[in-house]
Amino acid sequence: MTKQARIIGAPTDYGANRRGVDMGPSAIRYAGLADQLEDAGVSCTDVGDVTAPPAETQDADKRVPEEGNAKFVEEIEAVSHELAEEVEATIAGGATPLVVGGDHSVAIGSLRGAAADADIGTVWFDAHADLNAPSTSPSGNVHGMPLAAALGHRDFAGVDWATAPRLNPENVVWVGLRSVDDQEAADVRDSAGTAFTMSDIDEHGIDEITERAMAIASDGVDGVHVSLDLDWLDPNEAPGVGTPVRGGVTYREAHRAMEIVAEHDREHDSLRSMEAVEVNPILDEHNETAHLATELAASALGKRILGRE
Ligand SMILES: NC(=[NH2+])NCCC[C@H](N)C(=O)O
Ligand SMILES: [Mn+2]
Ligand SMILES: [Mn+2]
Repeated sequence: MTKQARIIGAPTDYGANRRGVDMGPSAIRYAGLADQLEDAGVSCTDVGDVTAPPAETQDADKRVPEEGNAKFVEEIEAVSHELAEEVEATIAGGATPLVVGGDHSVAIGSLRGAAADADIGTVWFDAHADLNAPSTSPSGNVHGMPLAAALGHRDFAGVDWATAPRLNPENVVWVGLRSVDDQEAADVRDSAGTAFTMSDIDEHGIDEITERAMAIASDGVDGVHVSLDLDWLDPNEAPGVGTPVRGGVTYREAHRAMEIVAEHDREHDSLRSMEAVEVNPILDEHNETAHLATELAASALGKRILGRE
């Protein structure tokens, strides 16, 4: 059966400290996302963007953390609500949501939508663990917190929009970590999830690590949300991101990992939803990071060098 994808834009930069990532969805569309997906044999529709007024038009005070050390919480709440509904409706209609960000706080909405009607796991392809909470975050930027929110960290207690109750902590897998804050590292170690760092990729290779990640994330649940933060790649390949960290995966490793996601999905019907986030066109060079995001999404959804098998 032909895979159906629905592109959902989430043009926010509320979760990041560098403005401009809200233009990510435009840049990714301009880079030819829909065409890439059609090439992958995926039939795709673009539903446009969720509502997200630019941060510049918001009260400047909100850029400074008030209580709880998390910036723009109300704005992120509104985006998360709307996005969760889009993602949920997309899955209910039999298609695969492809959320394009936007900073990584959009994952709060994606995860909640993907977990609305099912038990899920997630594979988090990222330099960062994004497991900070308001009380532990060194920055107050919510793009460093989506996993803590989705897993129901006590700092988010009572914040109805944040938690994805059916995201199973044992099915959370990080791939490619190389920049983790001190308290966050302790929280990753104490979590029920599995963390594969860049060192693990060096030691075992991207194939083995991605295969293990998909196996763990999908074990005993209904599907996997694949979260691709473009800063997972080395900044030489993906310069257009707000929090670049040296020593990331190469272009080929990234494609290989996404191909393994697609292979796993073909065999196990495991890919429930996906997002590509943190593309910041202001920091990019000739839109190459946006273009990379389109290529990697296409690989994850089944594109092969010599066409479909
Ligand atoms: N999705 C991202 N790019 N996250 C970066 C987070 C950086 C840092 N750990 C923080 O919490 O502020
Ligand atoms: Mn990151
Ligand atoms: Mn991230």
